[in-house]
Amino acid sequence: MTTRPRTSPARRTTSADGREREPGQEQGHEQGHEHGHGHGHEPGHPYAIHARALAKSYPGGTEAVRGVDLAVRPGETFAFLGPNGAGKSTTISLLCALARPTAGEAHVCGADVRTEPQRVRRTVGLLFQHSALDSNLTARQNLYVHARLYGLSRAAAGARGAELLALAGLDDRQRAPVRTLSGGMRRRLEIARALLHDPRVLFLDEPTVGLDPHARAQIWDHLHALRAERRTTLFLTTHYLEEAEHCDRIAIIDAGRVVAEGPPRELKAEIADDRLRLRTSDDAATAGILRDTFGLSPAVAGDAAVPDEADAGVTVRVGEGATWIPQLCVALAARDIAVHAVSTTPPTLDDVFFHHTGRSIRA
Ligand SMILES: Nc1ncnc2c1ncn2[C@@H]1O[C@H](COP(=O)(O)OP(=O)(O)OP(=O)(O)O)[C@@H](O)[C@H]1O
Repeated sequence: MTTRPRTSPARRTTSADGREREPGQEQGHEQGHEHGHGHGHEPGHPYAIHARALAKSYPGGTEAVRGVDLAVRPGETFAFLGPNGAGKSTTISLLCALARPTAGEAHVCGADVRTEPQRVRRTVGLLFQHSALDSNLTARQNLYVHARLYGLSRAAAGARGAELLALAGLDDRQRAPVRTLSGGMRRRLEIARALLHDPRVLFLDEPTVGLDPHARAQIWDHLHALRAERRTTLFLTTHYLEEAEHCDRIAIIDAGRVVAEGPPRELKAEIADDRLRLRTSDDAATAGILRDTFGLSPAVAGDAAVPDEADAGVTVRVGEGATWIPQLCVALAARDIAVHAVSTTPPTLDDVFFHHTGRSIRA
């Protein structure tokens, strides 16, 4: 085993012709299921989001999205995980019909993003990376104004606003000017705003960016409640690996391509790479033995290429890490190297990213 990325494809990768097995097909999610607040999907459109070979090049030649396939079922929480500039926001813009694809196709609840942009926009709610609230209006006024812009009557706008403020846990702050709300409260209000027209699919571009851990946890409670109570399909982007763990399925995107797609647990199980870390009396000599005797590719503390791995000691990625410990200890003892500590850690989503791209998502 080595630390080099394997050449085996992701279980459901984006293929060049976009004609492989549907991602998520094996999930056994219900199709066309009526639920809660009338979020049923039209028969014949089993996917909330469906994209084939979707691509977007910007003027100047940046190929931001390079042939992405997606199949998201109604009611799923789906995350797009990837480093800065991977193409996450651009994909959201394409799926919300805010930007035009240069190739490929996409449908949201059956509406074609190229030929039915208005229908797509009525179907989706969007939480932008940057706030779109009026900070001088109260929480309630923000919702009311936008509900009126969506064409709701005064009575309906008031009632809808009250319902969504309650859902966001903001009833007691409804008369507070937005500028006095915390970052997390504002984000929940923005989510409420994005839900005013009762969208079936909610896109969230970095919903927790810039928030402290407590506020991030509250946003996730709120999103889980949305999923449970309204069965809203949630499609979100994030850089936070631990947040992707909350999702039913994730796609890892790198340089405009999906490199891995599936439920987080399965993606991690698939790569079967544990991190085995040793702290010894001579880490440099240990790394040499791991390399020369066992054919492993160790990272040593201070190794800039793999910053995550090198906090302390020597780290290697191996299948079934625990089974390596006895033979490594014997080999090191034979060279008079004392082993102070050994630990093994199961794969993370960053390891999944590393496995498919050869680098850390954080690098
Ligand atoms: N309007 C634009 N014009 C030209 N290039 C753009 C435009 N928007 C994005 N890009 C480029 O397209 C690529 C993908 O950008 P995008 O914003 O989709 O990535 P991202 O994964 O959302 O990144 P981040 O996590 O930083 O938000 C980047 O190289 C970016 O510089």
